[in-house]
Amino acid sequence: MSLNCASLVFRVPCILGQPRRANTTKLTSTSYVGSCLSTHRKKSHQNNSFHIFSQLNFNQNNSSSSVMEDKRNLVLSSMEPEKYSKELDVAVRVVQMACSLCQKVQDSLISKTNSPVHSKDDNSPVTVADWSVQAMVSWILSESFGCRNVSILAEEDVQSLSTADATGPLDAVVKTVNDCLIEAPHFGLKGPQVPLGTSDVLEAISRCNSTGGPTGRFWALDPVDGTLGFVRGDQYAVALALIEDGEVVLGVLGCPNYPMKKEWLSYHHRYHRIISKLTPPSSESWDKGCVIYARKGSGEAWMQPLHQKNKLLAWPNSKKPVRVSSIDNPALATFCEPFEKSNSSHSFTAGLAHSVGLRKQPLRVYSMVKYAAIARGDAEIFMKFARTGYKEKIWDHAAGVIIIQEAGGVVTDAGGSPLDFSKGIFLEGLDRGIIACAGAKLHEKIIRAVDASWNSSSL
Ligand SMILES: Nc1ncnc2c1ncn2[C@@H]1O[C@H](COP(=O)(O)O)[C@@H](OP(=O)(O)O)[C@H]1O
Repeated sequence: MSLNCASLVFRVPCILGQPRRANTTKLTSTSYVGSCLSTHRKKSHQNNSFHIFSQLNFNQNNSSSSVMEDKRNLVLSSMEPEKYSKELDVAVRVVQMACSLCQKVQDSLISKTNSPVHSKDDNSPVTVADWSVQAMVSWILSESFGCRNVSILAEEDVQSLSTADATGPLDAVVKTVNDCLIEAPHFGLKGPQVPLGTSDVLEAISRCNSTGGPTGRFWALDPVDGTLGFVRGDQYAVALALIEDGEVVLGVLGCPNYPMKKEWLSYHHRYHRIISKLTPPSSESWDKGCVIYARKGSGEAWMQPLHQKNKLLAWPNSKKPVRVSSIDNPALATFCEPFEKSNSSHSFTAGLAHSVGLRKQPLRVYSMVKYAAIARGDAEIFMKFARTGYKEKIWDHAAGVIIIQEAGGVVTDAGGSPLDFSKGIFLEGLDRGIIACAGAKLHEKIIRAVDASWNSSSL
């Protein structure tokens, strides 16, 4: 997996407070979102301005009931201004947009109409969706908060885009980004007045060149986590987290293929597609996909269904609370782990499962959907033991960790220490592996089992 800082051609400074562009003129046609926001701020409380903004800008073709619903949200949400509320609002909306973008690209991948899969320098797959989500999220965050205030650390770089082997990925990315941004008003966000050009898109991607660290504020983005699952038509996630002074303060996870019936999690998503075509639709069997989010210290995590086409995103009142499972008996617990054994040792976790008394078959799922499964109470344990030498990236964990913690669960490394998001791109100092559990009792058992088995097992 290549890092995001490789590109020099389009790289611009991205540290908070520093000028981010040598030439800002390109943005003038699209940068009115920030000025719109500040106009509203003058008239109203800062934390309310975004809701008002999104209401005013929504496409008038939508049903009046949706509009009423959003007005109600506006009143409700305006009563309780909370820290990071605007950041959370934008983050949830933009992850919803990203999910919609990914669904379209995944559909075209599966039907093989478009969107070939490319390889990065490390041979890991990358698609139009990875670059497009990164460009789109970068553009929306920059427009919503002001370019100078936004620092993003994300997985993709423009170098891999410009050197991708197949012809035309850049054109496809520009088109995909613009097709998505046109829909922004449906999500309560403002899109550009004129379509983004190639250089705007490349700049949006390359702007995500933060290197993180212990001070200041930055967003960590994995545009498509579990790209292998994505290209195989299976589970994947869009993960966005806000990190401040080394602590994750917000996490948003979009899981477009998350089945509403948890039993479906153990099937390849392809089966779900086939069955969905064969059986008559019912809200129970057909609904899938969700966005889960949490704010640090709230003691709550929330889930909302995926945004439906041509409706105004009703947020936050379409949300439901999620909570970890109360199961603490290992015999009844479900543990999940990466699908690919090259990403985590299945034999080591099988030994641990046996010694702890886990009886169920492991749930092998791609991506941070595993974190979502714990937060939703659909599984109790997540274990990942990567091969020695592999360095975990913070964008692969930040959003999931805070969501599980706020939903009542525990996440540490395999030595029982908290994950450290303050050391840059990597989870430095990670002790052996990652353990997430619904409760402290299960967590303690696993940590003890890791300790006991470590010397006698070889990964
Ligand atoms: N050899 C390796 N060991 C552990 N994790 C790896 C890995 N190679 C890639 N990964 C990470 O594992 C993620 C997929 O998670 P999972 O294995 O749980 O599905 C990948 O995310 P991307 O697909 O975003 O690159 C990547 O970050």
